[in-house]
Amino acid sequence: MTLSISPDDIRKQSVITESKSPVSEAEMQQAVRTLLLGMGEDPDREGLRDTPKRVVKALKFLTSGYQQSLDELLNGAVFHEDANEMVLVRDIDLFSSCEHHILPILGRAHVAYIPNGKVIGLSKIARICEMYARRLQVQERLTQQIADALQGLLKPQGVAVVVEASHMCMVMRGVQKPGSWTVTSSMQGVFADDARTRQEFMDLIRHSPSFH
Ligand SMILES: Nc1nc2c(ncn2[C@@H]2O[C@H](COP(=O)(O)OP(=O)(O)OP(=O)(O)O)[C@@H](O)[C@H]2O)c(=O)[nH]1
Ligand SMILES: [Zn+2]
Repeated sequence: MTLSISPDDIRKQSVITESKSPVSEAEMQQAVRTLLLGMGEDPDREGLRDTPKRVVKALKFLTSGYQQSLDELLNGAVFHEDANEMVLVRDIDLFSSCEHHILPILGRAHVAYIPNGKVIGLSKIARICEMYARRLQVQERLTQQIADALQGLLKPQGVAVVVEASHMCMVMRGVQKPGSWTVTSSMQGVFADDARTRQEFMDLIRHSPSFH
């Protein structure tokens, strides 16, 4: 499916998801203290005394993507260029948090596009992945948001995103399947319409680079 999203739409979307928390840091720490009590722990023992503060700091970092916007992270790094061959950034490490259990989703993203007059700074592709990963997510939405962002920013001939990830909520608890991992993809433009282009992308994300 080809989505047509303007940079303005993307900016609006980012502003909507940028939330100013109505809860104070102290209230968040108090909630962690309550969780510790609920676990049967003594939040006043030496080892746990600073834990509420640390947990809140860690959670704020892991969800810091809510405070970011595409505009800010791009820093203007979209350039006019006549390139029209596939650009692929592979093996982008992802650390996200599942919205059902707030447990880690650990994986990798592979992101490709075929330019149509504009290219984006390569590091910005990884930064876009990070911004969406540092929010509470389901893997499908994370994958789609990365693809939609590139589509909206560059209006390329096509975008392909594959995310491969393991969900700690399926590994450490619940169904407890440590070897399982989930693959999600979003194919837009030529990657959706042309099987050969899609195949080239799939081959490129599978081959072993010669410098490894
Ligand atoms: N589609 C999708 N599901 C997810 C993702 N992360 C976690 N889940 C699933 O969300 C579902 C939540 O199901 P519930 O039955 O409400 O929760 P639960 O009792 O903790 O489920 P179990 O994990 O089966 O023990 C589970 O099947 C999880 O595996 C994700 O990124 N995408
Ligand atoms: Zn989960």
